Amino acid sequence: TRSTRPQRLLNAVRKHATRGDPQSVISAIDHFCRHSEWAMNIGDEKGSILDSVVSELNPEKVLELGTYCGYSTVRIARLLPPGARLITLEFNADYAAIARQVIALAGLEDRVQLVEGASEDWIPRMKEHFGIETFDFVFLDHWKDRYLPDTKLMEDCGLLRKGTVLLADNVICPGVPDYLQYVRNSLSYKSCYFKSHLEYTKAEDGLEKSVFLG
Ligand SMILES: O=c1[nH]cnc2c(O)cc(-c3ccc(F)cc3)cc12
Ligand SMILES: [Mg+2]
Repeated sequence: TRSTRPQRLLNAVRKHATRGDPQSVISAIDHFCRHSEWAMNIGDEKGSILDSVVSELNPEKVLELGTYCGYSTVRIARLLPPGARLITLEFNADYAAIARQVIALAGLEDRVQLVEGASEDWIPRMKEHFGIETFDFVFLDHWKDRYLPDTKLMEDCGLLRKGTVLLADNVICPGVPDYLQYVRNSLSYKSCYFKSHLEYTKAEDGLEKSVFLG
């Protein structure tokens, strides 16, 4: 049976990356996506913006919505101190299976917990199931129609605190107009836009950073 693109991406990581070296995993994926097959990882240009936001924040508790093949999971987790925790939610079981192996190849499984399932089912269970009080940093990169409802759900579940930073991918392409309107007009957020490009292309895209004010 034909392989899938995530499987071919994993094969490229196995072939070109060094086990336990997150940067080599990141570089292997970026090379594969630039020279072999485009895939919807945040990529190196927006990834550098993600890195700077995470490095400045030094979060202890991180939530990622949308794992895909684990590229941004590795980008974030490699910058966290060993005691910090990253919970990443992935709806698609095939993607999750690939991501687990990518995260393991990077040697970051000790600070990453990958959970398979729907974000709306797991967000209300963060406290009782994972012992999480609030998150310091949330990266939204799953499905454009879920950004706004999941953000409201995180508010309602008390998972955001004064200063929690939300960073959203793809706010231009594919675009999340309802989410942007909300975080840019709500008195509960201080929001700013980082202009960039759609991964591995010249098309415009960007990241929206929104600080929850409580
Ligand atoms: O669905 C997506 N989830 C998360 N990230 C994405 C991402 O970074 C890019 C795209 C995407 C963008 C343009 C296109 F022509 C086809 C797909 C989708 C997602
Ligand atoms: Mg994305």
